[in-house]
Parts: sequence; structure tokens; C-alpha cells
Amino acid sequence: MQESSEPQLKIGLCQLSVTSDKKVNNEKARSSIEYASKQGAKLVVLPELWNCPNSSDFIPLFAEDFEDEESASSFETMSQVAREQKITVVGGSVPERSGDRLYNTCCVFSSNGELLAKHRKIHLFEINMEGDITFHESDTFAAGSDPTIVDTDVGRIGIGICHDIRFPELAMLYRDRGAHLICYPGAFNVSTGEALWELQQRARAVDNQLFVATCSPSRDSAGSYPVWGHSTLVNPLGEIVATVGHDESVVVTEVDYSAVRITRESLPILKQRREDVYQFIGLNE
Ligand SMILES: NC(=O)CC(=O)C(=O)O
Repeated sequence: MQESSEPQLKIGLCQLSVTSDKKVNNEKARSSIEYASKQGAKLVVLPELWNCPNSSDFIPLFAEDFEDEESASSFETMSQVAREQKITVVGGSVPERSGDRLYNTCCVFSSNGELLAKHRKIHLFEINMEGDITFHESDTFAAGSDPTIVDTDVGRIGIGICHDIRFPELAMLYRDRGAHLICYPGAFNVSTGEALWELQQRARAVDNQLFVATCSPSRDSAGSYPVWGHSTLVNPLGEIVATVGHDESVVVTEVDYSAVRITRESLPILKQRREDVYQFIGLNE
């Protein structure tokens, strides 16, 4: 495993309150990234759908064609602030328009503002809990089909968006391809959030012996979707390094990549896999 000469870095999780005014959302994203940067963060994560209320009537109106500067104000904001603050930005997600389709897309920018990767949410959230919540994300978005691993100044990072966290195979693939951190911008709702948000993060971290960072909008975000919040960093032992409640807040905390090596050396489960007994198709790619 490669370990950089500076295995420790500060990460900022920007839990934003999303409004129905895109300009305000862009300003909030900008100021929260500036704040995290002033606290020494070299990497920030924004929430899922941070520029737009999570609702099918807003999403098509707020969607951006990233090729078209006129429509892509959130894309441009992320790129500019990454360059100005010299910080790597995992840009949560924004609705992306591509032809006649919409995708729920996370853009990753380097510390000089260049687009490094674009992750289109692979698993769209579908839920029918009688008397509680019904949500069909596929009514609005098309699903992406590509895993996203990105090499940045601050390490090799795997990207998933919210419901993607429920699929352990994706996290295993990222681990196999050398990620030491997986970032999941997300917006669990209050029902699944209370039961599963922390559990899913800790499970992905402990099974793969790597860091998991999540970033959610805050509860008071616009729209009818009841957001759980609780943006969190989990270490390779599955312990919570830092978390927050449901209010708007920027969490700045430390990722110490040496914990990945130490955990894997002391509990070498990844070397003990019995490929003669079971096989994972993502191996050795
Ligand atoms: N945005 C989502 O994918 C929501 C989700 O997974 C949930 O449990 O809520």
C-alpha cells in the first residue's frame, strides 16, 4: 500500500441547508468551503443535491449541462473555489442534464480547479414504506453505470452517492483498486437515517478497512424530503471520528491514512480471503 509522505490531512464535511434559490446555494457552498479551508482542510465534501431542493419539480429546473457555462453555475462555483482555495472538492451532487436525460452527479475537482471525475449515481433510491415514505428516484433520474475512483492530491478516493452505500460490492471494488477513502455525499431520510445511516457507513469502513466520509444536507433544507443530516467520518476500524446532528454545520476533522495500513497489518483479513471458496469479480483489476 502506498502511503504519502503526509498521511494526515484535514477534511471538511459541509452540511448545508439547501434553499430554493440556486444562487444562495452556490454562495453557501462557496463560503462553507472557504471556512473549511481556513480551518486547514485540504479536502471538502458537499452534500447530495446541495444546489437544488430534492424534489421532482425543482430538479429539471436546476439541472446543469456541464458543457454549457451559462447553465453550469454550480459546476463553475465548485471549480473556482477549488482553484482559489487550492483545495480538492468532492462536489456532493447536482442534477446534470445530458441530452434528454438527468443524472444525479458528483463532480470531483482538483486543487487547481480542474474536473478530475464525474460520478453518476449508480443505484437510484426506491422505497415504499407504507404510512411512512415512498420515493422513486428513477421517475426523475437515469442511473449511471460506472464506478468512480479518482487520484487526487489527497489520495485515491472512491465515490458513491447516498443509496450507492447500500451496495457492498461497489465499496469492495474501490478497495481492490486501491482507495483508502470512500466519499458518499448522501441524503438519507429520517426513517432510514435513524436505522441505517451510521450502520451502513461503519459496515463499508470495517469490511474494507478504509475511511468512509459522508456529507448530507441539513434537516431544514427546502422541499418535502425529510433529511436525516449527520454527516460523518468513520475510520478503518469502523469507529466514528467525527459527526454532527441535523443542523447546518461544517465539520472539519482529520483523516490519518496510516490507520489504513495499521488496521490491515494488525487484522489482515484482506489477505485471508479464500478465493478458492468464493470469488469477487472485481479482484485484481
Ligand atoms: N438519497 C438517497 O439515496 C436516500 C436513501 O438512500 C435513504 O435511505 O434515504
